[in-house]
Parts: sequence; C-alpha cells; structure tokens
Amino acid sequence: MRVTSFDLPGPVLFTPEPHFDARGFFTRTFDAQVAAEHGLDPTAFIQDSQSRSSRGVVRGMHGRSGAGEGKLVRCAHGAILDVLVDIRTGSATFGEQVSIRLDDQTFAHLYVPPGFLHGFQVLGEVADVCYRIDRAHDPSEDLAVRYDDPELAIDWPVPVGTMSERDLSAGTFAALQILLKTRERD
Ligand SMILES: Cc1cn([C@H]2C[C@H](O)[C@@H](COP(=O)(O)OP(=O)(O)O[C@H]3O[C@@H](C)C(=O)[C@@H](O)[C@H]3O)O2)c(=O)[nH]c1=O
Repeated sequence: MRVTSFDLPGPVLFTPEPHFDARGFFTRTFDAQVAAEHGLDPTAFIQDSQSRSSRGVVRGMHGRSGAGEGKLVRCAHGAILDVLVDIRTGSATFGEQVSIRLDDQTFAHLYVPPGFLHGFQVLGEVADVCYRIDRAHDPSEDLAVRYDDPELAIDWPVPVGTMSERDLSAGTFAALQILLKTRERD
C-alpha cells in the first residue's frame, strides 16, 4: 500500500497494489495497520455508505460543523474528480483546495480529515463512490458551499450534470466564512 500526502497538510492517499489475473483482479481496499501507522484510528470508522451517480453529476461541496467528520473515500466503479477545501479555523492553508482523480483502476482511498469541504464530479458514464465516516450522520451539522462558488473557482472537468436541490441552493464560501467566525465567537 503506497501512502501519499499533499502540499496541503491533513489529507492522505492510500494506493493499494492490486493483483490482476485471468479472472479479473483482487485488491485490498483498506488496511487498518497502514491506517494506524499514518495517524488514523481504524476503529473510528463507524458508518459505510455508497452512492451511484451518472456522468457530470456533482455532489458537494459538503462539510460538517462541530467536531467535523473524518472520511475515507474511494471510487469503487468508474472515475471521479474528488475535491477538498480546507475550512479548518486558523489553518495556514484555510481556503486552499486539493483535487485528485479517484477511480476503479488505481483503487486509491482518500482520507479527508475533519474540517474540510468535500465534493466530487463523475467523469465517466457512472461512478459508485464509497465512504467510511467516523461519526454517525447528523444532518443538523451539515455545511455546504456552492459547487460554482466564484472564490473557490473549482475547475470541474466535464459539463455539470444533475445536482441535488440542497447543493443547488447552497450558499457562498464568503457566507460560510462569516458563519464559521460567528460560531467561533459564540
Ligand atoms: C450522507 C448521508 C445521507 N443520508 C440520506 C439523506 C438524504 O435523504 C439522502 C441523500 O443525501 P445527500 O443528498 O446529502 O447525499 P450526497 O449529496 O451524496 O451527500 C454526500 O456528498 C458527498 C460529497 C460527501 O462528502 C458525503 O459525506 C455526503 O455529504 O441520504 C443518510 O441517511 N446518511 C448519510 O450519511
């Protein structure tokens, strides 16, 4: 399992070594020991989820207030561009973003730490995205920023397809920053 970090501190990419043969392939998708060696608590991931989306679909940009949410993301089928934005209060890289392709060829698994916005776009016909999260889902802690926010200026590689009402009505990054500052003061 290859482990890669980014210029932006926090996220970690775990890339396994799949075994291909005449039947197809076998790959490990998660290794608790490797995760622990890189500072993650493998026992923390208490909920697994999967979504399926068609070409161009954007889901995001989603975050979580309070203690946030650590997340392991992989694309089990197809290909996506996965995007993270640092919203950790006081972070030297606040507002900076990382984009990385996740697909069913490299089987890479991305760790998204608490304090990040997360979203993705489907690059092929269909993509299945699997997540493991370290806190149970609680919609009252949802944070969201527009996928087309002018300040973030995320470069989505294909024409944007279907989106949820929630994502289409999300506020700006500027509005999120005001919210975070207000919560910090209170
Ligand atoms: C995320 C989530 C949603 N749901 C429900 C709520 C809703 O009825 C339905 C669809 O939810 P959403 O529209 O929020 O799904 P979606 O837009 O796919 O939300 C996901 O987007 C990506 C980018 C992430 O990072 C995830 O953490 C999550 O926020 O599923 C759960 O029951 N548990 C969950 O953990």
